[in-house]
Parts: sequence; structure tokens; C-alpha cells
Amino acid sequence: MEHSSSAMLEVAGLSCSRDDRLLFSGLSFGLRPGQVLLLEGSNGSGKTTLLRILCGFREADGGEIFWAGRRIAESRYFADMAYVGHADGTKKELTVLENLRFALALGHPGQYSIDLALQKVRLSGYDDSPVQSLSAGQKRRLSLARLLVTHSILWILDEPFTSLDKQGIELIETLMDEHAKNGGMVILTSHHDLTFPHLGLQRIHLDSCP
Ligand SMILES: Nc1ncnc2c1ncn2[C@@H]1O[C@H](COP(=O)(O)OP(=O)(O)OP(=O)(O)O)[C@@H](O)[C@H]1O
Repeated sequence: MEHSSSAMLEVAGLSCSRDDRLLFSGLSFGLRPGQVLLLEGSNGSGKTTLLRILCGFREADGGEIFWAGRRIAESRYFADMAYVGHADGTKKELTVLENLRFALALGHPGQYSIDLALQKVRLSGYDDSPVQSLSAGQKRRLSLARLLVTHSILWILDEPFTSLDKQGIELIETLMDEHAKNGGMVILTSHHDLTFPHLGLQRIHLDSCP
């Protein structure tokens, strides 16, 4: 099915209930290259659930999601999108380097080499460390390096600031800004406001949906 919109990602009339509790319905928004969308809402309002629907891990009860005018299942969406969730998506028994090589083998090369990405997230020198020996914040930095070594247009980030120190928070904001300026898109959840003046920042507050 073709869908005509100027947005690259178009969410149309999405609804979802869990345990007979309506989380959202008729949720519609569009995202264009260069835009960042911040999903806000209180605990249990459905932010993670919405992200999991956007990642294809969960079916919505109603509505459609389009990527470049096509239903996501009929598009390049899953090749163009990268998700960093609560679990970080790293393999704990592998080393930092092995994790990044693994990510690269599954995706297309991104803007950064592995060395540069490790420098960027300040994990240089940890190449041969097993992930299970890293701190929570270092694991989060590794999951960001994964985003940098592979090419994806849409980053979907669930609470990316968790476990990060002040410098780590600034790093994510800088990376998101660079990604958006390069024509990428970001959807993130956060209980903290962004401190960076992202151009094209959109907000959706799930407590006010429906
Ligand atoms: N595994 C699950 N099984 C059943 N219900 C769940 C499950 N996970 C979440 N829920 C319910 O779905 C609703 C939305 O949860 P969700 O995790 O999407 O909220 P959230 O906005 O991300 O919350 P938080 O800010 O606490 O991370 C909540 O009412 C929660 O109880």
C-alpha cells in the first residue's frame, strides 16, 4: 500500500491497550530527515510500548506505520532503523571489539570506523575487555558506538541517558544532533528534558493521548 506524505516516517492512527488498559489511540505523527522526536510521559504511560511497536517487536491494536510512503513491512524500514533499548543489545560474553565487529557484520558500514567510534564514546583502550566487565555507563557507551559504526537513518533510543554521567549525556546529545544534521532521524524516550537546542525537535506527551 502506498501512502502519500512528506514525512519519511508516518504513524497513522496507532492504538494500543495492555491488560485492558488503553495506552493510546488515534496516535498520529510524521518525522522528516533532520528531526528528533522526544516521547514524554509518566511511568507506565506507554513510551516503551510505542517504541517496541515502532521496532516491530510488538503489534499495535490498530493503525499503520509507513516508511517512505510504504507500509514498514513492505519497505526498507528494518534495514534503515536501529534500536537501543534498556538491555543495550550487546553480547556480554564478547569483547568490545567483537561486539562492534558483530554489529558491522549484520549491518552496513556507517560514518565511523570502529577505532573512531570507540574514541568518540571514550572507550578507546577497552577493545579487548569483555562487555560483562564494563560498568553500566560504559555498556551504554558501547551501544552508542554500535550506532556509529553501522549505517541507519532512524535511531530509536529508549531512555538513552540512563547510567550516563554528565559528559555521557552531552555526548548523546551531540551524537543525536550530528545524526540529525546529516539527515538522520531520532525517536527517544526520556524523563529528562534535552539540554541541546535541537533544530526540528518534536515532542509527544503520551499522558495526553488519547
Ligand atoms: N511485559 C508486560 N506485560 C504486561 N504489561 C506490561 C508489560 N510491560 C509493560 N506493561 C504495561 O504496559 C503499560 C505501559 O508500559 P511501558 O513500559 O510502555 O511504559 P513507559 O511509559 O515506558 O514507562 P516507564 O516510564 O516506567 O519506562 C504499563 O501499564 C505496564 O504495566
